[in-house]
Amino acid sequence: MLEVNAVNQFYGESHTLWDLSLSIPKGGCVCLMGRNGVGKTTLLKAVMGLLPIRSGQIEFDGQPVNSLSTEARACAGIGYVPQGREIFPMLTVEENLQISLGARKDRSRKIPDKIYQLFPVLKEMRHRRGGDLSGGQQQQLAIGRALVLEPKMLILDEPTEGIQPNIVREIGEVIRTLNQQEGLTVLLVEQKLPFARRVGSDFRLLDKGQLVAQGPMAELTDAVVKEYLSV
Ligand SMILES: Nc1ncnc2c1ncn2[C@@H]1O[C@H](COP(=O)(O)OP(=O)(O)OP(=O)(O)O)[C@@H](O)[C@H]1O
Repeated sequence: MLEVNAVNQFYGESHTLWDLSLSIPKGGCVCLMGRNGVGKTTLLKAVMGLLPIRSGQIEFDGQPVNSLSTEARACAGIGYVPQGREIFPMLTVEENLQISLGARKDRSRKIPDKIYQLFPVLKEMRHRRGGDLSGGQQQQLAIGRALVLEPKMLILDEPTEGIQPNIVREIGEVIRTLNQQEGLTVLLVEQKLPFARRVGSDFRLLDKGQLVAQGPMAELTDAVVKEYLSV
């Protein structure tokens, strides 16, 4: 569903992604892993068109997306939940969700019921300002916002960072439900190993901007963890 082919990315002179190729299959729930600073967020931003790449191709659902804007990539079916959530703190929960609806071509559409079914707390708090929500609730709102456009693939950058354990579990359940029951393809940057093992079907492991290991989650052995993930 997502094909990244020989991508090179630079911040100024600093070469960050090195001939990086990887593939995310339709229906997969893939965890992108690696130590801090190996290029995980950079890759996600490149896929979303938030950062330019110097060379290589990115294809989504059989179509090249290199020349598409970020909004066009979202409309093509890539939902993105950035690191740090980036909700609008002064707008209500409902307004935060409605803003994403603006990118839909059929503008009459309402917020899909599914969002409030997945996250009942968002329904309860729909008239509260985003900034008044807890960190975990804001993360749920950020995921809800990405789902408003009914994407084919959901990309999440460290959705459990700084969130209390009971909400981490809820977010894990929602990701599994979306993937297993609704067939949504998921690409997830995740540092917490138990969460990645519980939620992910497969892993892709980066080191210094290159893919160094990949496979089904069961093959993420202790030896691989020690070599590429332990600090
Ligand atoms: N805007 C930027 N300008 C220059 N260098 C950057 C910029 N953003 C990231 N980098 C550098 O690029 C490299 C990859 O960063 P990136 O954020 O993609 O890593 P990451 O694997 O997502 O790490 P983390 O787990 O800490 O978020 C790092 O060395 C980082 O310092």
